[in-house]
Amino acid sequence: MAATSGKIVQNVFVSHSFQQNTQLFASQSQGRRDYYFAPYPRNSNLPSPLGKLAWTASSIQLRTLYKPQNHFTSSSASATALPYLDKTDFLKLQNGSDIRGVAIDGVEGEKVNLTEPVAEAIGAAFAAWLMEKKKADSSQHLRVSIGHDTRISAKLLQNAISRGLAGAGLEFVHYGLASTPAMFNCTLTKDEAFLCPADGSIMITASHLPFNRNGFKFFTNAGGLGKADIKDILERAADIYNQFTPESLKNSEQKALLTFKKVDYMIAYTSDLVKAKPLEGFHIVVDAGNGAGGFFAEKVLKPLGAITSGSQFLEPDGLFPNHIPNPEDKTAMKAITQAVLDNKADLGIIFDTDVDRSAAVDFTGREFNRNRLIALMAAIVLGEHPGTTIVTDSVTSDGLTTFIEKKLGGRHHRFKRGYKNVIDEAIRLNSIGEESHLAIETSGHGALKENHWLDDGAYLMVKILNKLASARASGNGGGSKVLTDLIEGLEEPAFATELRLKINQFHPDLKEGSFREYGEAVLKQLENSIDSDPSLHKAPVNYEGVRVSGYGGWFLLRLSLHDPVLPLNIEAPSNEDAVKLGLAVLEAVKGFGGLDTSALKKFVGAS
Ligand SMILES: O=P(O)(O)OC[C@H]1O[C@H](O)[C@H](O)[C@@H](O)[C@@H]1O
Repeated sequence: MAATSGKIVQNVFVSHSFQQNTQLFASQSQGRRDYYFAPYPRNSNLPSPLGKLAWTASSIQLRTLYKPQNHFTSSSASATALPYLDKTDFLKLQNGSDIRGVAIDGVEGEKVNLTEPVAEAIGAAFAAWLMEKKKADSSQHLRVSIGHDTRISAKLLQNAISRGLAGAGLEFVHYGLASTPAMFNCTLTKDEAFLCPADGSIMITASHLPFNRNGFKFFTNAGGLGKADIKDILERAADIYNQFTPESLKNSEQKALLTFKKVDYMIAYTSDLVKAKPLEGFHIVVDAGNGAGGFFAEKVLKPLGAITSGSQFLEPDGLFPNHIPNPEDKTAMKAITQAVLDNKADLGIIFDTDVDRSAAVDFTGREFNRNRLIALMAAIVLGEHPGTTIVTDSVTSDGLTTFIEKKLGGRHHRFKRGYKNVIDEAIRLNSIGEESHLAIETSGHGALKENHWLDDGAYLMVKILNKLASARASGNGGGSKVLTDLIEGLEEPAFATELRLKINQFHPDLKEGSFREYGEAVLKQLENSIDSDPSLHKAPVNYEGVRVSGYGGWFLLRLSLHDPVLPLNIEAPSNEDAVKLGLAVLEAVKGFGGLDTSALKKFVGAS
């Protein structure tokens, strides 16, 4: 085998033993990677091969991968004769609306069928097809752009297809490494600086297929070509291929050299991307409660295109003159709800002071906080990760469990209160093989696995906004009704309350003990009394405090994470049922003089 005519540049970063006497080199120079063969033994300056003998060579492949001396030199131009290929051989390259074939030898049983001459014929066939479509003649020099993915056969196929286009009288522009959507986009971009719009474009890719395959996708400003067009192109290519002569190949090679142009279109494409406004037309009001969340309106929503007028309390003010920034606070939720209704906004967003908690309000003024926020996030996350476990805090409702498990097909793991607790639990579950993607509290704290378990109220809202934008993009209406619909079927109790029963740390009953020990004793007593009440049932699985169901509802009495307080959550189908549950608790704890039960007494007496 003759030595490669390509220069072995420095910085060789990988090499594979190729055949007994040859080696495939990958080299990098000024941001470009090139692949080519060199005779073995290798140049002593080069590092040892990293791979073991991996591929076997065929003559076609050697020709195909040879780095030609000249940019457009056709390896086949000098070949004596091309093998005859009929229409069927070409049609075998059709894969729906793409062309796909084997471009590199080396995988057993997969013979190269996407050779340079075949690619050149396809280029010429696309040119003929395009001229017919655009009703153009060769004097109009239609322009075709060519991009490719990272496959090692990309450059040679690119050059071959360019020769085909040039031979047919078309102009072509190389984009180099590009993405498929960018290749469609360039047929729409109006910018001569980027030689746009292209009349047609070609993406050289075989998508996710193995390294040895490659192929072509074609676009015009009407979109990607369909199956019938691809068949047409391949049939034309077969005819063109069989009419190739050494002269015709030489001719297209020379034309290619003359018309060669190159632009970095990805610059134009990416600047278009950042101009995309996924929230354009959505009216979203933010209530930062004078905490740190004001940035969300200015720095997140506006650049994404949303209208944010009517947003309130964005200016930091540590005295919180308007309301406490807290999505669990009734006054705060009322304020954002009112802002949504007054402004006829699509959505309201509220943050706590340091933006690690959040809640939303739909266009009708319905709050997405507490269980509803969890249900909404669970619906979004389970849509992306079917069957995943949702870890929540302990005060979540029974209706939420039913919703997550029966409607969404996930698992609800009701754990302890405390955002750190739920996050750590989700991480633990993943570590023992139970997949969990969301850890979230009724407080509005929430963390996603995809976001490195960062406890981030703003990220939760971004997930919700994504849902809004993608629903509109896929034609499922605008506005926040799509969110409301996501939690349809969530059963909500008619009555829900949280009472916080204080432990008087200076009460003689506590003696020398801590308020925690005292609280534990209260809980123990409650547990014992439940056992003797046939209308009450302890939750079979419970990680915190005493959770009991009865009278169609439930209650949970537990120790606060921080304070000398026993928070009591009650949910029931009616006030009366809630009072019955409250009375059961009151009865059980009445002997504890150090526990301030006035809130509970008021609740059961006043109701
Ligand atoms: O136990 P509690 O007093 O009800 O407080 C519980 C709450 O404390 C803090 O606010 C944490 O940030 C929350 O994650 C937690 O839910």
